[in-house]
Amino acid sequence: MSAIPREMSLDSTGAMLREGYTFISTRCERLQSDIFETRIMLAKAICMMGAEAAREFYEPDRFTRKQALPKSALWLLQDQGSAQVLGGAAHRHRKQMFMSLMTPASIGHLSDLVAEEWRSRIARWQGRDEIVLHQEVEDILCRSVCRWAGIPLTESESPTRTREFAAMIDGAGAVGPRNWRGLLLRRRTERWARDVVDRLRSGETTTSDGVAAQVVSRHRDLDGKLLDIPTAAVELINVLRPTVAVARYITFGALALHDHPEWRERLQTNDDEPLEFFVQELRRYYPFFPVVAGRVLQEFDWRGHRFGQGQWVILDLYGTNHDPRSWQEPHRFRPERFRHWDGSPYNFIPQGGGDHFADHRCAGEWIAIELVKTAMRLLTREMTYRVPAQDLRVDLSRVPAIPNSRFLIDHVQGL
Ligand code: HEM
Repeated sequence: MSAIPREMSLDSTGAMLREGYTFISTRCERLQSDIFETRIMLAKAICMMGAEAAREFYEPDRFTRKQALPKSALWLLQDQGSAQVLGGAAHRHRKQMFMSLMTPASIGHLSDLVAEEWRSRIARWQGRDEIVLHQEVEDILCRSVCRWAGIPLTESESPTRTREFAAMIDGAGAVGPRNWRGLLLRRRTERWARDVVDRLRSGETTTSDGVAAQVVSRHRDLDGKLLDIPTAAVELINVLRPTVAVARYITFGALALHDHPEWRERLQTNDDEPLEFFVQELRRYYPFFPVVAGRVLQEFDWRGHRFGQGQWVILDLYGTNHDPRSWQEPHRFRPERFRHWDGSPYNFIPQGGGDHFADHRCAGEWIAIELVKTAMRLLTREMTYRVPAQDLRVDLSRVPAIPNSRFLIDHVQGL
């Protein structure tokens, strides 16, 4: 067995926080290796990147996500008790619950609700001086996904729920006040979601068949028992919160349209092929989830290195999506590259890799793709707007990243 190249510093936590999305890939380049060992929060960690590393990482049942993330991040993301921290048959069974919501008809319905909500806002935006697109889109997605899930929000509770989901998303990659705010607001969402499940189970409220709130509150684990109420609430939040998070890709989409106006013209036609390429390139190019982490369940060897049981491994998603071995000129935004993409589940992994059903790959990837497409159609085909002077820089040390100004628009006109 050969030794894994080692990062020289005693502990890399500070560097990781300072460098954010590029922390792993810069070191891999410097060490001329897809893998290196370091210490993060004083614990030994193996960092990896690239399609081959992703293939190892997504070998079914090789890793667990248990104790792989700092608790402060886990609580704001999938949380304890969720599908993500399950393994083997229990994971696949719970994952099926999420995947049953991902039929084309169901995703199409969510898209229609988003488009309807968005169109109703265009009229309101027309009369306003300046709109913060990112905040508006978060609110549109929050209202739409709650309606789709069978829990329509009243006018007065919708801003509260949006604020809570947004704080969880924004706080997940942070240390300190941004994270604490997310944790504080999450407590309120949890109380609300538990109440939703409780009322559905008691028959106090009803929904139509097959909607997310009903599916989650009626789901039984492999032992035949209903999920306990806190776990059902966590899983309901795991449908709603990440759908609101799609706003980040939509905001990056608006930025890409601004920076590459030739693509606005291409997307204005009714041909959906350029739209497909544009949305995939958005998810490849812009930073969102930097990494995923796991702990080795069963010892294995890769490239002459031994991975012992319990070993902490961090896979670089952003770096893999920008790996020059898979992507020519990876730091250029070139949607047409997707015409020749080989479709590998390991070289393009903005929402994780492997198989949606058998592995931990994101359950909501098809929702994300469809909603970003819907939003790009709306931005290019159903409205015009001006992009005033603002700070559009994207700081790669801030996780999750977002244009500094959150993308301001004005002079909105419906078409
Ligand atoms: C906004 C865009 C999104 C991004 C960037 C994203 C990213 C991710 C990532 C990186 C993972 C972890 C993969 C792993 O552990 O290997 C994940 C898991 C997951 N995501 Fe997403 N996600 C998004 C949207 C969604 C949506 C819309 C939903 C549901 C409606 C969703 C539900 C889930 C669930 C349930 C898991 C756990 C899957 C499992 O452990 O098997 N996500 N997501």
